[in-house]
Amino acid sequence: MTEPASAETASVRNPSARLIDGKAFAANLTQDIAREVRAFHDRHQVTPGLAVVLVGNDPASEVYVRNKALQTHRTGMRSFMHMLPETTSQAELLALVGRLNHDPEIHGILVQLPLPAGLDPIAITNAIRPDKDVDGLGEVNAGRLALGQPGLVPCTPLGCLMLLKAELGELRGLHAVVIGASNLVGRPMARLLLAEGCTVTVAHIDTRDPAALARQADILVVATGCNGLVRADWIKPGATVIDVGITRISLPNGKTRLVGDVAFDEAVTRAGRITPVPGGVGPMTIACLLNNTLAAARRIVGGAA
Ligand SMILES: Nc1nc(=O)c2c([nH]1)NC[C@@H]1CN(c3ccc(C(=O)N[C@@H](CCC(=O)O)C(=O)O)cc3)C=[N+]21
Repeated sequence: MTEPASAETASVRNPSARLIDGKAFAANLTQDIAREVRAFHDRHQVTPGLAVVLVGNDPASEVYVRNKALQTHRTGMRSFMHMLPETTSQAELLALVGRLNHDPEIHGILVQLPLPAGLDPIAITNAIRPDKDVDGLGEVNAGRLALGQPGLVPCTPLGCLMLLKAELGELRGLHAVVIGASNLVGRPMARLLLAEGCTVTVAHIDTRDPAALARQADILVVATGCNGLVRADWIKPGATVIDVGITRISLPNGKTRLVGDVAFDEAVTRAGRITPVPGGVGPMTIACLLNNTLAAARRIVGGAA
C-alpha cells in the first residue's frame, strides 16, 4: 500500500463514512408507490390527487413545487397546482383551502411554506382537513405524533427516519441528538426517534455547547439552516449523520451550489455514515410527500385498506 502522493481532500486521506444515498432510496420508494397507486386504482377506480398551493413567486419555491408535480405524475397520481399572486389575502387562501378540503379528487393538500408576510401560516395549516394534511403540520396530526398515535407525519423527518432504519435497522437504545427544534423538522424528528426507542436530546438556538452534546450522538440529525455549522469535532467517530440543511450559496465564479448544515468534507472523515447535500434528505422529502398522499387516499377512500 502506498500513500496517495497528494490527497486533495481529507475525505481522500481517510475515506471512512459510508454515503447514505437518499436519491436512490427515494427513487426506489417512488417506484413502490407507483405500483401501489396502480393497485389502489384497480381496486377503487380512484387516482390519488395532490394539491400544491404556492403563494407568491419565490424562485426556489417554484423549483420545489415543479419538482413535486413532476414526481407526483411519475407515480401515476394526479397533481393540481395552484399558483396564487403575492397579493393573495388570508380570506382568499382560506377559501381555496376550503374548496380543496371538499374536493373529492383531492386527497392531499400542501401549502408551500414560508408564506408571504401578512398570511398566517398557523391558521392556514390548521384549516387543512387533518386527513388531507400530507405535510402533517396541523394541530391534529402534530398532536397525534406527540401522543404516539397514528397520523400523517411531516415528510422530511419521515424521510430521515426511513433512511436511518434502512441503514441501522433497530434504533432502540441509541442516543439521537437533533440540532434544531422547528415544527417542520426538529420537533417531529425528535418525536419519531423517541417512538423508536431512542434516547433523544434536542438542541436549539440557546443550547450551550451544542458540540459537546453532538459528540454524544450515535445518530446526529442537523436541521438548522446554518450551512457548515457541524464540524468534524462535533461528531462521535462512527456516528450516523443526517444533514437536513440545504442552502444555495454563490461561488466566486458566479455559479451556485447547494450545501448542508454539516461541513461535509470534514465530517466524512469521522462519521460512520452520512447523507450528502444534495442527494440525501431532499429527495426523501418529496418521496414521503407522495407516500403520505397515497396513505391519505387509502384512509379517505378505502377506510385504510
Ligand atoms: N409546506 C411545505 N412543505 C415542505 O416540505 C417544504 C416547504 N413547504 N417549503 C420548502 C421546503 C423545502 N423542501 C424541499 C424539498 C425537496 C428538496 C430536494 O429535492 N432537494 C434536492 C435538490 C434540489 C435542487 O437541486 O434544487 C436534493 O437535496 O438533492 C429540497 C427542499 C420542502 N419544503
